[in-house]
Amino acid sequence: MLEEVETWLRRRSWHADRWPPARLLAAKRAAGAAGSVSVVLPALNEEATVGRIVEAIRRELMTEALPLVDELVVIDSGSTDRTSEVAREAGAKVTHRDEILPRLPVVSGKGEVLWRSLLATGGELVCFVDADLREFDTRFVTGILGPLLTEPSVQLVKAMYDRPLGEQPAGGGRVTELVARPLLNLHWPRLAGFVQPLGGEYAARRSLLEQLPFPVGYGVELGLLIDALETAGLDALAQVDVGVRHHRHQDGQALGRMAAAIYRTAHTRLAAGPGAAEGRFAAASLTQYERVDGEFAPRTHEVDVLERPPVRELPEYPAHRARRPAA
Ligand SMILES: O=c1ccn([C@@H]2O[C@H](COP(=O)(O)OP(=O)(O)O)[C@@H](O)[C@H]2O)c(=O)[nH]1
Ligand SMILES: O=C(O)[C@@H](COP(=O)(O)O)O[C@H]1O[C@H](CO)[C@@H](O)[C@H](O)[C@H]1O
Repeated sequence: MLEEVETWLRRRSWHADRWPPARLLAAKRAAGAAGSVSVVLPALNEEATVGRIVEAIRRELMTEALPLVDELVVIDSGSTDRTSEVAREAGAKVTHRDEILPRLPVVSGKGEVLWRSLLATGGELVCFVDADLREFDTRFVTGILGPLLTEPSVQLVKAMYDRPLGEQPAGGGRVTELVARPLLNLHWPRLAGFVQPLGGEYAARRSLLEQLPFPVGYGVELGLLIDALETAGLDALAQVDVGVRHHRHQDGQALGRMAAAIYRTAHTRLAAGPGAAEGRFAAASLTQYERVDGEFAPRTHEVDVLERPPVRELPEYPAHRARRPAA
């Protein structure tokens, strides 16, 4: 792991408990307009879960005692179920993707609706929260807002959490572990400190988000993270431990399509970004994370890079072939 990342983990990796409601409220008031908060839930057929998430945010973070969130918007991503009705009944403002920037025909994808959400919200701080979360805790929102309200130099904050898979206590984040983490460690080792680089709960300053391209599909999280690094620098990024994330899991075929979108997003940045000339193959180690005594502990493994040459290039090979004529 780069020394810069070790330093970053000490400086920019926190726990949500650092920001109790009273501290957040005081910071929001001191920030004035710069502390205005929009929470966005991208939702495609999430009628089963979107209502409880909306109710929890309204009940705990949009009250007279704690008016932390100024607007809560569900962006309907072309649902065919009752997502919009359920979200509206729970108290969210609901905007259909077709209503936003109608001159530009919509395409399907999560990134498409996150991008359009910037034209349907007004907060200077924008929080993205998936709408398929189960056992949602509003700490997911307070945790990612904390650094943005109290650390002026921070511009984007990712939630980090344990990721159970169904009844298993771990194993979730399959595309993270099999695709995104290796890609980032090998090509963008400065981002190796992120425990959940693909996590769907993150917040950022609008002033940063409005400068960044949004991959229209599932490449959006990887693209935004890489581009935020290039645009704002590592010290402007942070992560906050918010506990455990339970969500609906897609099947392997769906995750294969997700992985392809993520790889393609990385590839376009490999080809174009700084360091493209030397192929950006900058590192040969992989850092993974496990909970130890309640904290995420990094575990770095060397990635073998040695390749043996074609055997016909070996001086011993002709003699070998002479001894062993083809059968
Ligand atoms: O075309 C899409 C795909 C996904 N989503 C939403 O984006 C979030 C994350 O998507 P998903 O749960 O499919 O991803 P996973 O968590 O399984 O990786 C969820 O709220 C989805 O409803 C969306 O709005 N439009
Ligand atoms: O992290 C991952 O590997 C994937 C799949 O998670 P699971 O293996 O179903 O727990 O989930 C994330 O990836 C998507 C692409 O970035 C995000 O859009 C989702 O919000 C996030 O849940």
